[in-house]
Amino acid sequence: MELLDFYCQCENVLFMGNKILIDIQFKRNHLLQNGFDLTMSLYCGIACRRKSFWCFRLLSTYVTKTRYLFELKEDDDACKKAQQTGAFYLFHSLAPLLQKSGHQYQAPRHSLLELERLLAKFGQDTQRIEDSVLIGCSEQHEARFALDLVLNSSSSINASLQKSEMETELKGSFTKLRKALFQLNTKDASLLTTAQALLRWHDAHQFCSRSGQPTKKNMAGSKRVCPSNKIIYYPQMAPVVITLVSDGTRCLLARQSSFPKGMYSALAGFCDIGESMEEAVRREVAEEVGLEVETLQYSASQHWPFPNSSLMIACHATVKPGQTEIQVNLKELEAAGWFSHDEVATALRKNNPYTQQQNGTFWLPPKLAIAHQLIKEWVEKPSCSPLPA
Ligand SMILES: NC(=O)c1ccc[n+]([C@@H]2O[C@H](COP(=O)([O-])OP(=O)(O)OC[C@H]3O[C@@H](n4cnc5c(N)ncnc54)[C@H](O)[C@@H]3O)[C@@H](O)[C@H]2O)c1
Ligand SMILES: [Mg+2]
Repeated sequence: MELLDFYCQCENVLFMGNKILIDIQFKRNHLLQNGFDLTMSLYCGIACRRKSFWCFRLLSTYVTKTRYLFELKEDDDACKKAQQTGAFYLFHSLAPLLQKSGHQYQAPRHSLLELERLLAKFGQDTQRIEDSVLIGCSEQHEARFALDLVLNSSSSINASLQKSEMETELKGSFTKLRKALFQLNTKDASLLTTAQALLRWHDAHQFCSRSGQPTKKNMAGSKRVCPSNKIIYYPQMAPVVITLVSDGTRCLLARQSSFPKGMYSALAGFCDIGESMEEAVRREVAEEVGLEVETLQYSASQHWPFPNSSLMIACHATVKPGQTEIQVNLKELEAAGWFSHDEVATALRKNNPYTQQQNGTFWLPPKLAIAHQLIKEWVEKPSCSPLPA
């Protein structure tokens, strides 16, 4: 980073462990002479004044990146400035622009200059760039944004007519995220699911639910404010528990009629208001398959964009070996059953939904879904000892 170079060149700096002491007068002069941007330097370290010294603590790349993103969310001017060096992912009615290469999809990024040129070509005002949302940044602090070319656009009817022309110009196609998600690399998949969730939230929260007035998005898109009563709206996710139930030797998998043919997954359900994660797991398992959870253990969590933003909280649970008779709630599930370790391990090994959907055999959710991780964990360590529920 620039700041580290600056320290290395600077004779008046004392290194003390991971702290750097620098004379305040020298710093001010040096900054002026070299046209250094003080706010920029703060991304790399924390500064605090100690008597006649400034004390800098260097921060890790992850921390500086996090602090930078926080600043962009809080400060509209900083965010607008970040757009100049940032990169934009494009969407059309929540479908991301993708380019196909072989079996994989790639998500192209556009600079601000390219975006301005494209908007002019599509007959849209460059003011539309203010509808974009911040979705992350690179290690080099290059901010990433997403913009939907149709949503929130006053010229939406024209824009929707031009979709195919836009695709030709952009050398890609606007592809349903559900279709493309499992053929994207993990980084793109994560950015695009965040982007889609945030763009959808803004589209659905244009008005204040108290005053009925239009709400205004901040530059980063991390909130919306009602100008008349100052109520602030933040993007929300619904907590969902997803549980892999085991009886010690087998695990319980289920399918809904809406799942692709042959796919079985762990039990999932939205948390009710006022419930803890543990209560939601016990209730969902009882509701969906009529079993009582004896022990449970948290595994991991995942943001899931479909159909709206959810925070998937994944757990392993056990039921008593003598109490394993399933009563499927047919209002919620099409089928559920116990599967042996061998059956699940075999399905996991040859897990390729694209071929299995065709031959109709039992198959499991793809790698990117947390259900897959949960099932894989159980296959690798079926006898993990969870806590009492
Ligand atoms: N990422 C994964 O691996 C994975 C795996 C399985 C399910 N999921 C997701 O988990 C979610 C929940 O699973 P489910 O469908 O079995 O839930 P569920 O068992 O709670 O049943 C869905 C029903 O719950 C009600 N409901 C209560 N609160 C709701 C809310 N906030 N939003 C929508 N409906 C609500 C509705 O009546 C809805 O029909 C689904 O959206 C699914 O996409 C993700
Ligand atoms: Mg369910």
